[in-house]
Amino acid sequence: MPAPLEDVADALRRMMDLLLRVDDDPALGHITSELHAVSDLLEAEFDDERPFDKMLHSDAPRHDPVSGVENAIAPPIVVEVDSDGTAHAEVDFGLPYQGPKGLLHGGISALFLDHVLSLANSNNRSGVDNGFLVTAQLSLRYHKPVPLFERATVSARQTSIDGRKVRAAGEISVGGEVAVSAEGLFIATRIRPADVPGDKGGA
Ligand SMILES: CCCCCCCCCC(=O)SCCNC(=O)CCNC(=O)[C@H](O)C(C)(C)COP(=O)(O)OP(=O)(O)OC[C@H]1O[C@@H](n2cnc3c(N)ncnc32)[C@H](O)[C@@H]1OP(=O)(O)O
Repeated sequence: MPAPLEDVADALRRMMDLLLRVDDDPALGHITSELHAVSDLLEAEFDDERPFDKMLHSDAPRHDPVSGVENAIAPPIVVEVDSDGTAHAEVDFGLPYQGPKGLLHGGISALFLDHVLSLANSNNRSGVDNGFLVTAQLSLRYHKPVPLFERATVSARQTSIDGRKVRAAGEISVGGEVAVSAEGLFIATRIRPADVPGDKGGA
């Protein structure tokens, strides 16, 4: 059963999508007031948490903009990792991710590939120094546009480990054809998960 915060994020996702479908209209003034009233309530009742701490210390990240179930910006995707280490997720991109008319924004492709490449590496890090893996280089090739409202698959696999340097490659495919391909270099930082008070590890 979804947690209340997941439900709220889901409601917000629905609203963001609807707002991209309406025309500019003075009647929207009343919606603005209602939204501010909800935000005022949230600010008054729940604004005392330190959000960075919450993100760092959760067992499973729930706030990132790709798979974060509590982040309305995220669709969110569910990334599965196979026994061979391939990470993959399926997603139907909607209007909030539009770039050219009816097509996925290229920067959003980069965001999703960065995330899934990163997870392919995080789940295969034996032999890698025990620091956070961060993206040092991400190279993309846009072969075909990614249409909105069609099932896209984002997949990635680790390609090499060389000390602190870990590489991965992946792609976004639609209808079995590669639309965007990516290669990434990730580097284990000198900051180790154990150096972050209370942290349980992670990417
Ligand atoms: C589910 C929840 C979350 C899931 C994960 C989502 C995360 C998605 C991934 C991200 O978005 S991470 C955030 C974006 N990335 C960053 O903010 C990284 C910013 N850059 C850095 O912090 C540093 O530049 C970096 C740690 C990458 C490297 O700094 P260092 O001082 O540790 O590197 P150093 O100079 O010691 O170099 C180590 C090796 O890497 C090489 N290197 C460093 N930076 C490089 C680079 N940018 N390109 C190519 N090679 C690089 C360097 O040449 C050297 O090679 P050798 O060992 O062969 O000599």
